Amino acid sequence: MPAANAPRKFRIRAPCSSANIGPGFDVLGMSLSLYLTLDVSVYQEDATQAFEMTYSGEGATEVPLLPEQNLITKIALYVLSANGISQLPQPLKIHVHNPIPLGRGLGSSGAAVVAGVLLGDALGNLKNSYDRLLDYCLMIERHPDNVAATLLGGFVASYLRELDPEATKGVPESETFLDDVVSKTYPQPPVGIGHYLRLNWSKEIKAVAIVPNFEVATAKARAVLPTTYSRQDVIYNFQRLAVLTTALGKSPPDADLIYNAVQDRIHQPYRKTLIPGLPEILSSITPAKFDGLLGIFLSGAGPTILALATGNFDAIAGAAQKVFKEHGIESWYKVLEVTDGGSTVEEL
Ligand SMILES: Nc1ncnc2c1ncn2[C@@H]1O[C@H](COP(=O)(O)OP(=O)(O)OP(=O)(O)O)[C@@H](O)[C@H]1O
Ligand SMILES: N[C@@H](CCO)C(=O)O
Repeated sequence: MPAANAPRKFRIRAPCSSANIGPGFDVLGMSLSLYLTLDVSVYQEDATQAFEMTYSGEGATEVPLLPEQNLITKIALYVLSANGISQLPQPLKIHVHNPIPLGRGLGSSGAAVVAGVLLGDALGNLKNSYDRLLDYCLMIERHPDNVAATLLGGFVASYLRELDPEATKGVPESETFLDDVVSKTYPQPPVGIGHYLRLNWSKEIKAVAIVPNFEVATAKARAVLPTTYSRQDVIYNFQRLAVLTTALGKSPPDADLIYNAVQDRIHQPYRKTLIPGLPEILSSITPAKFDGLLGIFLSGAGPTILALATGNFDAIAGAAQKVFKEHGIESWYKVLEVTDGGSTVEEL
């Protein structure tokens, strides 16, 4: 039995994610085995400081640690405010450990959003369902692919419900949503914004993430995309997307089917201007040259490259790293698993 004055301690874990998976722009996402972790202690009485946040890992030198500035605590404040609670409980200590590189296409912001929503829910003892938590996430990151995969886990297809203009009256755009969070009162998000389906994933398929050492902000990578597309290009992506959703759950995986199904004409061709070496990497690393390779594409908004493969991971990653190097870019890689589960809150 914990002592009467013992702090309440809990741990939040949120996996990183890769979105799009080739043709599924803003539709497909998968959670990967690299976890943002929050260790939270809520004290009953006296502590030296009312609020203390410490941080280790990726972003340690740049992420602000004040509650009204840090993305995770701002989101927790939003969730609490929407439920009639105006501040974080105090004294409160949070240690963040983040192995997810920022701005690289591995859903660092999606993991921070989900962790923040779970933090607000846990601190307010709100006990929202995961479906309802997704509504909160989608008020902040308004494309569902990363947050749905991170929250729910696995290989996930999702779409957003068209929002009733009445229900969103006075709700700011996502960029300004969290501005001045401490002094605002937020409405509850509309119910059932996000719809999703967890798709089968064949366990023998691993994800090799090749991460170059420069950032591409998602907002910038979205700004280079056209506002309209030709019928030909839309059909090209629809055809591949429909096949891909099932092909990645089949065992043994069919390399020829998957490699062709991850081709895309909606986002990658436009993002090559932001990612030196992208066209060479995508065209030169093929199943014909690398046994075990199933498909290769930009992870989320980039610049990380994701290769799906059943083996030969070092050779595949090495080939992509070589192209980056020819463009003067250093990189690292990691072989990741698609996780079964999503984000969790564990009372300690
Ligand atoms: N752990 C974190 N704590 C606080 N802020 C974070 C954290 N992780 C990400 N962020 C914020 O999110 C920004 C990165 O988000 P962005 O959407 O540009 O890239 P990404 O999520 O890593 O990539 P993608 O959306 O393509 O998968 C960071 O610059 C930072 O402002
Ligand atoms: N679908 C999003 C994922 C990145 O957050 C994009 O490609 O812009």
